[in-house]
Amino acid sequence: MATTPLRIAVVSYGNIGRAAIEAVQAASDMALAGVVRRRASAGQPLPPELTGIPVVDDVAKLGHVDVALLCGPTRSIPDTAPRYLRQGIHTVDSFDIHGAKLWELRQSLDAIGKQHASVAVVSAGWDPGSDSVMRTLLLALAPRGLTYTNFGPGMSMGHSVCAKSKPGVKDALSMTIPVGTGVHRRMVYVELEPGANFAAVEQAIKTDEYFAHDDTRVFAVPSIDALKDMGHGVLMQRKGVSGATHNQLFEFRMTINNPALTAQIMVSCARAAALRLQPGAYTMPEIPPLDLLPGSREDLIKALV
Ligand SMILES: NC(=O)C1=CN([C@@H]2O[C@H](COP(=O)(O)OP(=O)(O)OC[C@H]3O[C@@H](n4cnc5c(N)ncnc54)[C@H](OP(=O)(O)O)[C@@H]3O)[C@@H](O)[C@H]2O)C=CC1
Ligand SMILES: N[C@@H](CCCC(=O)C(=O)O)C(=O)O
Repeated sequence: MATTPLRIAVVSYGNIGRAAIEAVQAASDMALAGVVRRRASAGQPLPPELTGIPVVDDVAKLGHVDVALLCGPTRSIPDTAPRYLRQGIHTVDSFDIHGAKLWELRQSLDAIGKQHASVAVVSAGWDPGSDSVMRTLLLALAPRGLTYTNFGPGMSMGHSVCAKSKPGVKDALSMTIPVGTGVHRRMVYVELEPGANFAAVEQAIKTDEYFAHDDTRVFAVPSIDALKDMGHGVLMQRKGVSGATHNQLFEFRMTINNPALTAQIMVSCARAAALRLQPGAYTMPEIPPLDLLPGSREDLIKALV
């Protein structure tokens, strides 16, 4: 049974984790149970903003938790999510490798969730995530036609995390540059560890599936901090056919702070996971939008429909 307010754990304290704490604290129907970190008990000093917040290395130390917001690197999610779901704790992640890997994750978490009476919301960010809902809706509005999702320019957290994970890279920033019609160039800036081989780093980044399909250019720079700006955005366009009528034009545009929006979407999905959805795994287009919101069905339908 879900508690009131919902008790939320933030797992991993990076850009998304930091924004997730703020979004949980801003939600009137949620309480922050605490933060789970890999090395919480290793004695390193806590960032000052975590003062007064329980920080642990095992979610069991936080008491009852309804939902774990998994804010670690995308590639850690397939290992991390099952550990929570098996304890009956619902999970929300923002896994962002589109296509077959995302589907495999959904299917594996679906089976685990059904076995352990828990819900996994998979790929709950803005892309994949809220953009996926927009693409779905646009397809229903004009079933024939073309949708182009044009990102940025802006910082992709997923691509930056991927570049940062390569041996020899101390820090990285991957900028997504829209070329048009859903095509992007990746401008990747890397701060190297002393003695690192730039050519090997460049090769490792360009051949990773995050980058392999795009025009990717890698640059060594002295400081990532000097370049970093977490703004991003999207311009989604569809031109299509409704019934037999051509030239139906649609646009969805947003300019956003990437971690703040990603975390807010995860928090809204946590509500659906704890209060509305049956055990199993769901991507965002599978969740009724009203399930993301607090409040009664009647009030929401009267106000929004
Ligand atoms: N779907 C979407 O629209 C979006 C998805 N994302 C996803 O969010 C992910 C996180 O981004 P961001 O917050 O910027 O990343 P960060 O690198 O800032 O933070 C990740 C945190 O995870 C923990 N961590 C680091 N390495 C590992 C590891 N190997 N295994 C487990 N945990 C680890 C650390 O926390 P600690 O030290 O506390 O353990 C670290 O601070 C990205 O990989 C991206 O794919 C981001 C934006 C949008
Ligand atoms: N998953 C992205 C968010 C969507 C934008 C994007 O995919 C890109 O910039 O390539 C991210 O990690 O920031």
